[in-house]
Amino acid sequence: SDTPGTSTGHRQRAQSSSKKRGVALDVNAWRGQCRELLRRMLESADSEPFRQPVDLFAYPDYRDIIDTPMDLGTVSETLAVGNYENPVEFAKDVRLIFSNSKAYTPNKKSRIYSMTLSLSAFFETQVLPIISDFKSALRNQRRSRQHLS
Ligand SMILES: Cc1ccc(C(=O)N2CCN(C(=O)NCC(F)(F)F)CC2)o1
Repeated sequence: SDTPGTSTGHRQRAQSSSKKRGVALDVNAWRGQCRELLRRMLESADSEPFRQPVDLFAYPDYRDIIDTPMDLGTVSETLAVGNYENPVEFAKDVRLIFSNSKAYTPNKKSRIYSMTLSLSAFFETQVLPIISDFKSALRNQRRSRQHLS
C-alpha cells in the first residue's frame, strides 16, 4: 500500500524516454536481431540446402512447381542492403523458403524437407519476439509523436 500522503497519480512520463515497462523500444533494433538470427540459422547444418539458390541443373523441374525461389543468402543480401522495411517483410521471405520446400518435396519424409521442418521450428520461436518488440516500439513511437502534433 502507498505511503499515506504521497501523490502517485500524477507522475509525469518523461517525454523523451523510449523506455517503457523496462524494455528499450527501439524501432530499428529488429535489423541487428534479424542479422543475428540469420547468422545462427546459417551456422546450423539444417540450413545447408537453403544457403544459396536451388541448382536448376540438379532439379530441372523446380521452376515448374516453384514460382518464387528464395534462399537464406538472398535474404541476407536483401537485409544487408536495407531492402526490408520491417521484420514482417523479412519473415515473409524466410517463410517462403520453407513453403517452397514443402511444395517441391516429393514426399514428407525427404531428407531436405525434414531439414526445413526443424529449421522453420527454430526460426518461428526466434522471430516472434523480434516482431512483437518491433510492433510495440512502433506503437510507442506513434503514441509519443501523436502528442507532438
Ligand atoms: C528433394 C527436395 C525436397 C525438397 C527440396 C528443396 O527444398 N530444395 C531443392 C534442393 N535444394 C537445392 O538445390 N539447394 C541448393 C544447394 F546448393 F544447396 F543444393 C534446396 C531446396 O528438395
